[in-house]
Amino acid sequence: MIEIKNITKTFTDRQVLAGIDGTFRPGDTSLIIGGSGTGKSVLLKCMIGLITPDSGEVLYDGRNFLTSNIDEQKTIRREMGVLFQGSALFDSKTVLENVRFPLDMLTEQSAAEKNERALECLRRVGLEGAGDRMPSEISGGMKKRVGIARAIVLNPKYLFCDEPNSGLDPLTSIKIDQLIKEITDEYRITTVVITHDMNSMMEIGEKIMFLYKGNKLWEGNSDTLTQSDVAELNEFIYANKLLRETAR
Ligand SMILES: Nc1ncnc2c1ncn2[C@@H]1O[C@H](COP(=O)(O)OP(=O)(O)OP(=O)(O)O)[C@@H](O)[C@H]1O
Repeated sequence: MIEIKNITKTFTDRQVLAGIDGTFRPGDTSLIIGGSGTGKSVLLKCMIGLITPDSGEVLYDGRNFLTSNIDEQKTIRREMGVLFQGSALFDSKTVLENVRFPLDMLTEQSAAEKNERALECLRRVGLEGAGDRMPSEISGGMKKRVGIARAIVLNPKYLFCDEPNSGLDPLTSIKIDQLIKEITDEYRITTVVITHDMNSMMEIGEKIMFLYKGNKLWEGNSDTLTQSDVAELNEFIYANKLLRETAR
């Protein structure tokens, strides 16, 4: 379980996060939604240690990440998998080498063990047989799958995905969402996904947090999403629906 408590962040004179609380549970795919510039990515970066918040706590199964010593932080970091926006694959490495990379960096396993584990993860995301290909030779959806395989290669307890649907067509988006949800269920991972995607909200929104100008204005799930009386949330959903309908 991940708990965040009163996370605040200001850049120069602009407050980007104004005291965010939340709980993310194992086996849940929790979504953070909201318009552009509302602080979603900054919040995610505060959670994974890429940005230090001005105040607040981030607890990983009770362990205070921000006040932990370096060794404890390393342990917690090793338990995280991250799927970055745009997949962030190394262009000069093959698909298999990309997936194996965290094992190369962080484990003492033999080459055979690392290859076997990387292949197992590639199989899990439906990419058996693609290990020798280069990132430039595969589609956007396949790149996301490689990114997911790499994110789970160290058996993470916590999985963070920043806009996993960006740049994908609707059908591929749904498949990627389903894969993230299945993996989360299967391995009981605590998964946090940033998304703008209305389909994702309806399909995998077991728990949804809505951010608006650095504040958490609403929390719920896909069943209650369209029934709130929070005007900013309704505007956001309406704009999303309109976009979807216009795109059809
Ligand atoms: N390192 C930084 N220095 C200064 N300002 C920053 C920094 N990182 C983010 N910001 C600002 O913080 C605000 C929130 O940014 P953030 O990336 O969290 O938005 P977001 O909700 O993820 O938006 P989007 O959906 O467009 O990615 C923005 O105004 C952004 O310009």
